[in-house]
Amino acid sequence: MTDSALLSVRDLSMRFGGLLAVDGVSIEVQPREVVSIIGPNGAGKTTVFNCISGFYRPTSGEVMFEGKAMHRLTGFKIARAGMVRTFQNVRLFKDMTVIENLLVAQHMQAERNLLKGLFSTPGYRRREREMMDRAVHWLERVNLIDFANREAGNLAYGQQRRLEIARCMVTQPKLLMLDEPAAGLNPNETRDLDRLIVQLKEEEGITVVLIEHDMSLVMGISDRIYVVNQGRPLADGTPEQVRRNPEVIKAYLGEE
Ligand SMILES: Nc1ncnc2c1ncn2[C@@H]1O[C@H](COP(=O)(O)OP(=O)(O)OP(=O)(O)O)[C@@H](O)[C@H]1O
Repeated sequence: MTDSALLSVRDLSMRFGGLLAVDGVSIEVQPREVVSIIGPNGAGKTTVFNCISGFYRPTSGEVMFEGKAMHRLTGFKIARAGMVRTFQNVRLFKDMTVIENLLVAQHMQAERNLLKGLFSTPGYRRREREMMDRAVHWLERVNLIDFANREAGNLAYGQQRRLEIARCMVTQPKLLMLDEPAAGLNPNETRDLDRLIVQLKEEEGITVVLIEHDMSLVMGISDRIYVVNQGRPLADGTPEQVRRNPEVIKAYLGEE
């Protein structure tokens, strides 16, 4: 691991019974990079994400974030450390309003002192105001401010995906993990997503790791790409290097 890496995944493996779904994957992510993980269906990409974000405990290997071991921590603690994620299937509180989703996310993340909340101390009230300000800020950034009081479940699909990103961002992460963020989006929505990810990196200093099948999105926004095939690392490099790699073309891009 280089000293400067924000996330360093070393020799990660995950076994489900007789199936070695991930076999010796290593990934290194520098601050403010956009890094994509690609590979054919069933290659093990989501399993890698689940191991990094604490949803699975890897069979072997290490996940280091800011130099600290994450691979034995719960998902909650990993999120608190500053690594948050979205899911392939949107997971919002659909009966709550858009803004409530953003407030709940921050409450779940915050260090809570119940007594302070009960007596509504000035410090508690200030933090509540800050949470509301952050929620409004991110609703503006993802273009959902006009929908703040709408039930999240009533939003269009593309809007729900943007709300998911806002819900991650209000918790002020250092690293955002997006699992197939363009799935189900129309071309205009994909273009907005492309712009949003670039802005997150350039304006907010956020590091982004994503799994994605939309190759034009991946090639356009990634600083580096890791290719996984049948659970094993196949190649990594810049979009140009990966695009030209004969192994990758054979295993994956050739299918396009
Ligand atoms: N909880 C689980 N139990 C058993 N097998 C699993 C589990 N999760 C994933 N797998 C298997 O592990 C392999 C890798 O799956 P994974 O979902 O990580 O692939 P993927 O690259 O994300 O695929 P896709 O692009 O289709 O989302 C598959 O064979 C899958 O069936």
